[in-house]
Amino acid sequence: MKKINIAVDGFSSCGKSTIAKGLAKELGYTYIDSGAMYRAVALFAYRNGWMTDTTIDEAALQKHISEIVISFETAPTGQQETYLNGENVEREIRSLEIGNGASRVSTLGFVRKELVRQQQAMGKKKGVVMDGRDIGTVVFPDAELKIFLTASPEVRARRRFEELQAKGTPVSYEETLANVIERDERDTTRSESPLRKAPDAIELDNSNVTITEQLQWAMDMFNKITTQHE
Ligand SMILES: Nc1ncnc2c1ncn2[C@@H]1O[C@H](COP(=O)(O)OP(=O)(O)O)[C@@H](O)[C@H]1O
Ligand SMILES: Nc1ccn([C@@H]2O[C@H](COP(=O)(O)OP(=O)(O)O)[C@@H](O)[C@H]2O)c(=O)n1
Repeated sequence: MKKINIAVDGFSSCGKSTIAKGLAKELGYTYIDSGAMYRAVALFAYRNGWMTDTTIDEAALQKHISEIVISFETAPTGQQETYLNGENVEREIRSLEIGNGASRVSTLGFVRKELVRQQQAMGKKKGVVMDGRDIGTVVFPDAELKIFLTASPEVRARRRFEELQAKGTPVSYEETLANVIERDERDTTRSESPLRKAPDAIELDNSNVTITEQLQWAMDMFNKITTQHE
């Protein structure tokens, strides 16, 4: 069957990567975590001293943006891991600090331009499931299937908090909720590619939907769309 591209967008911590990875596994497609790419840029900027919790040296980051090479590799556990210039940074990029840094660097036009260029190249041959904020609107506006996920901020913060706790990261639920709310606000109000539901995206509020049910729902949507395209 002819492969398609699938865009999964939505708010922070609502299950985008869970549904995207599930679809990729079922379909034999490639999963790409575009958020990990923004997180890697933030880590790069922090490490080089071009970013603090309150400032960004935009000129320095812009000058060095082409030195950032981001790739993904599958670990023996089957987990996909993010590499920054050849170094496995998967664990480091998942902190709340780097999540917030990602949301801050993602407001910069030159950062988005470079990452969107790389993401579009990854989707050229189709067969890609990519999750993020602007996949259905900017990266793959022609994606045959677009999913937009939502859930209440409290539900999302609880999920992320439990995930970080399981990894042994010392955070509180309140900090996690504040991080989710701050990023939602910045991601939806920035001038460069703000988080929006594409007009042709199918929305799912998964506040009361299990992981198994949401994957089944997504597979049903995939089957419906691909039958229409045949
Ligand atoms: N429908 C769901 N119900 C409960 N927990 C979920 C659901 N979908 C995802 N999760 C969990 O929520 C957390 C965040 O999911 P993730 O896919 O990483 O979100 P995102 O990619 O949107 O940030 C993970 O721990 C994941 O297992
Ligand atoms: N396509 C994308 C993906 C992420 N991002 C930014 O990167 C940040 C981190 O994205 P993420 O997908 O890893 O975040 P979570 O939803 O996993 O918490 C977001 O808060 C966005 O600001 C973006 O602007 N565009």
